[in-house]
Amino acid sequence: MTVLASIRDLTVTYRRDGSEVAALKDVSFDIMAGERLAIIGESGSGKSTLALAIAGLLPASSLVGGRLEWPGHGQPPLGGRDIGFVFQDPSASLDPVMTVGKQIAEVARTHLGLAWPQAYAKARTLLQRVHLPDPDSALRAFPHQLSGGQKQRVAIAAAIAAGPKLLIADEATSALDTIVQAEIVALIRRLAAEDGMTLLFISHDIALAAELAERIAVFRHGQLVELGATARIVGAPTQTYTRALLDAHIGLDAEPLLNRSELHG
Ligand SMILES: Nc1ncnc2c1ncn2[C@@H]1O[C@H](COP(=O)(O)OP(=O)(O)OP(=O)(O)O)[C@@H](O)[C@H]1O
Repeated sequence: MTVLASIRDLTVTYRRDGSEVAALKDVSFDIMAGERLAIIGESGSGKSTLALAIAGLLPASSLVGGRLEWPGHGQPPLGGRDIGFVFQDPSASLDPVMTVGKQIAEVARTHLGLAWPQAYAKARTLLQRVHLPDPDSALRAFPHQLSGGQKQRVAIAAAIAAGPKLLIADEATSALDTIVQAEIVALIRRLAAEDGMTLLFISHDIALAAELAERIAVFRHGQLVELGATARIVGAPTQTYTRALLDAHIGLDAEPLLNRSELHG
């Protein structure tokens, strides 16, 4: 496997109201080309900051130390073209007054240089690929006419429209109910495999991350706590913090099982 991105001693500090908040501290690891890597950790652990740093989208006021290298690239990749983003809330990334078709077509026009008819044809194909029912009417729909899960499918179609090498899904399923969440995870997995994309799946949910990722990186307070193959992280974590995250899940899962056996016993 080749290295897609090499992150070394990455440190990010935000300035807020005259004080400084350290969001990432001396983070070093490699993202391998074509892998599915999950970034997990509690709220505030620095996951989104890491995603923004990788995409070159950190606010100008942040202080950045360390290095981020892309060995296979002459120039750093461009967010939106070489790196696709899917966020938690599709309503925030979709324009409420523009049709779904135009939003996806616009990405293809901007980054692939397609004329409108070709860009719309591409948008239609993408809507089929993300399994929106009736792609022709979906092209003409406005975001508010779609369900939360459908909007997230549209956001995914727009994120992959320019054929990115890296897809970053930042809590992309957190606002959805469990069944839709599983469908969206399956969709992301399929699209990444079909297009040979590297996937960075950011989540606070270690169980969900384990379903999808080949490797898991655990973050806490802006630091990389441990990184390894999913089976190793889940089966034999070396860090107490990772064990605590796993135990929290087992605890949640175990309770209904216990109640059921009490009822039937
Ligand atoms: N633009 C900003 N200005 C100042 N501080 C920020 C900014 N963005 C994030 N932070 C702070 O940096 C730290 C890391 O935040 P970050 O959003 O990266 O974590 P996270 O793990 O993605 O959390 P969440 O899951 O809640 O989004 C937090 O303490 C947060 O309050």
